[in-house]
Amino acid sequence: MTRLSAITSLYRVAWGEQRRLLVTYLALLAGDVLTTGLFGLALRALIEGALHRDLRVALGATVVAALCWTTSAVGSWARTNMVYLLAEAVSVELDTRILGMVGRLDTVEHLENPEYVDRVALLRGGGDLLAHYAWGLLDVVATLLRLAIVLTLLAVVAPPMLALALLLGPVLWLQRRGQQRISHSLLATAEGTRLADHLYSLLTEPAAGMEIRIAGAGEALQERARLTRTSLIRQQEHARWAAAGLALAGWTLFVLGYAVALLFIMDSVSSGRAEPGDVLLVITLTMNLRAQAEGTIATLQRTGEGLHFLDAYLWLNARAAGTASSGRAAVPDRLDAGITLRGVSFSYPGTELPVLRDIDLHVPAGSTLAIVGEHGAGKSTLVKLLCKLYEPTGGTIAVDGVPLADLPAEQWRSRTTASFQDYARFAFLLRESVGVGDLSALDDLARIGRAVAHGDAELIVEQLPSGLETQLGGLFDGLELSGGQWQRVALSRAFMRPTPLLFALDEPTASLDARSEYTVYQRQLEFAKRHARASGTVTVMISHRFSTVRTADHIVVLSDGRIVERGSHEELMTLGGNYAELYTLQADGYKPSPSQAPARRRDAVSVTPQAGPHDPGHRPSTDPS
Ligand SMILES: Nc1ncnc2c1ncn2[C@@H]1O[C@H](COP(=O)(O)OP(=O)(O)OP(=O)(O)O)[C@@H](O)[C@H]1O
Repeated sequence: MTRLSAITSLYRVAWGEQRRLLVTYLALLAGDVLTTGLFGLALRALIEGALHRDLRVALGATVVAALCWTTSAVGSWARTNMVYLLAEAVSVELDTRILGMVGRLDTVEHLENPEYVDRVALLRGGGDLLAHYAWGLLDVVATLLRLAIVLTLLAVVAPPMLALALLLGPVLWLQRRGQQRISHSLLATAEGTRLADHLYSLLTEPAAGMEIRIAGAGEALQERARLTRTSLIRQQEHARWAAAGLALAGWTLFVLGYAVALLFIMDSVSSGRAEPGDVLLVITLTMNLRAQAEGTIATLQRTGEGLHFLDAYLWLNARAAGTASSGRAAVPDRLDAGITLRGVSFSYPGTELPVLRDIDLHVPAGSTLAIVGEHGAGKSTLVKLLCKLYEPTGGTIAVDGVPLADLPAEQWRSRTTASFQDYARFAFLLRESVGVGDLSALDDLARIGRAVAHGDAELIVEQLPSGLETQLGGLFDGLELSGGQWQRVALSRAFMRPTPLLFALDEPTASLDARSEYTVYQRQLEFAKRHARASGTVTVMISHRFSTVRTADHIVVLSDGRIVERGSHEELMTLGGNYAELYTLQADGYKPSPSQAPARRRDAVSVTPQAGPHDPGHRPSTDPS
């Protein structure tokens, strides 16, 4: 897509949505262009009519001048309002396109790419700005036409005055340079602007409000926000001052030229080479010339800023188009062999540090894999690669022998279901918040009901005033849920897909108590078994609770991005390595030491009854310790 095709597509949208308004706007604009020269000519006729006592000419000229004035003044007011209506018609379509482009990007790598983040931040609400830019371009055409009319009349009435027009060249050039400096400073400070926005959100939105107050960090953050804003303003101020200096230099040049031109006209009148009416016409035209020049500059300024948005829009469009067609192989109906990783390594975009190294792993169809390891070992990253949210930087992942890279992301995801530790809180109706797990079933109450049951969220539905139809989210006059309740809703969402091939659970129960986690995993295992039989579904889970981990068919232990141990629970316990040590530590954590027995027993009231039958602390008979 080129700039021209992007702009013409905007006009087409306006033509489709607001045809009558568009025609009226263009008619008023054309009328305004015509009045440019007509007004000066009418004034000249008025003076000539008055001097020669020709009342008819004087009256006619007065009527034409009044009409010109009205057309220009009323037309300008009407056009300003029409632009808003026209921009609105286009901006909805544009915002939809921008969101569509973001959605078409296959992986989430771009979310960490500062270039992308800056451009998308620029385009937030950019539909409106782009739409104004498109109408601004029509103004540019109109201004150029007005300029042409003024110059033609000057050439006829007072050719030497054309020299004045030459001075407009440097004025426009200097003004443009100034505008470019402002645009560059806006892009250069985009990261700082994001930081300032982030600090503002932290200080004003509820999510961080509690922690900030308890930590007493409010004032420090306010100060940081103030310093960030001040530094941004300074950097932008510098560019704006420079632009103002350039503009001043240009206009000083023009004013000097104008003064010389006026002296020249006065000389012509006093020597009888020009009529008084000509003088008025020339003065009107030169004033008009200045007005047109200012208009051109203002329009160029606006369009210069708009160009910035247009380029960001085109950049995003090119990225979306470039990534839209990843892979052409067909996703299998069911898994027969399973998922195989060979020499997989990965570094996050923009970093050199490998987060995963040389991962060789086969997860047979229908089996459950648990990944354990210390914080930062790379567990979530591995799950994200399986979900095709990132592409490995080395090695291959194969699904029944077909490289995952060859499968269209959209199709693979339609057979993937996942719940992440940093789950989303969709402030919709509860039914929708669960239903978005499979959009095709947004109104399928039976399927949503089953998903809610699997996600252990039935009690939430029962307790909410309008059940599944309850609006969630305090910001929208809905009900605010607790962390554990939100997590159950997120988890329920993961049970929406009817025939997943990959079921990924990344700490999906971190906000739940041990008993709820146990219940959820029992239901999940039941779900996984059913799907394993029907579709060969592979379940991959990450949990720090070993009572859950031990139920998996295979367990891998990750350390610093490498697999350091693998096997079943029993095999790993026999091995006596990292896994056995961590398992034993957790099991011991649940046991009271003899000296603390009475106090611990009181604590245990809150822990032990919640623990499931497979909890390390709940089944001493199986404890290795
Ligand atoms: N988006 C990112 N960009 C750059 N580095 C990242 C990103 N996400 C994670 N990392 C880094 O990758 C490493 C592995 O992170 P990952 O989230 O996979 O660990 P984890 O084993 O799941 O940890 P946890 O148990 O704390 O969830 C960490 O060192 C982390 O700093």
